[in-house]
Amino acid sequence: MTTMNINTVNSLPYEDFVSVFGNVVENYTIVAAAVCLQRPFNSLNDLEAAICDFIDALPETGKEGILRCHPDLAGRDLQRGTLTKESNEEQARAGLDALESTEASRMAQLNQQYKTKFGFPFVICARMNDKDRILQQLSERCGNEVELERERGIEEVKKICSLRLHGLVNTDKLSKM
Ligand SMILES: NC(=O)N[C@H]1NC(=O)NC1=O
Repeated sequence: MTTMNINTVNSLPYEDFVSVFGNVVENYTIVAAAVCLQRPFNSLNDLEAAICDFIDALPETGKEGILRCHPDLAGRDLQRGTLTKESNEEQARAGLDALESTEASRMAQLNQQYKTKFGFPFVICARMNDKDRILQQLSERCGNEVELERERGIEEVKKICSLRLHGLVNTDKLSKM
């Protein structure tokens, strides 16, 4: 999809806004549906801030719910080809679709350990990390307390969201579209 400028974002019918931005937070369309009536936004930063404010205002159960909408990294959905387009690109870019068998089993084992301990999946912005760093972070973060991991996971959700938003909206002031 080509990128659009903020004026186009502001003039989309709400159904189109929800369909364009419905996956900036993985599998969590509600966030786009919730912020669309806050338009017009002055800039992409304002749209991003509205999304972050919505997430921050959620109770702990809602934040954990957002984390549970994320697929495991190098998990079942990747193997079955059922990831969202965005997640598929992010995981492939970090090299998670081409793990050695020892890396794949270590990832699966640590993902399971993390989920058993916290009740939600390990979330990290794959585009800002490579597979080695992801494995290292996963192993390290398994040792944290649940409150910290809830926060860390949500910080990563916001990074993923920011990169996805920048893929959709052109921040060049001269852009006509
Ligand atoms: N589990 C997890 O972190 N998944 C996410 N990370 C990312 O960059 N894309 C995702 O789908």
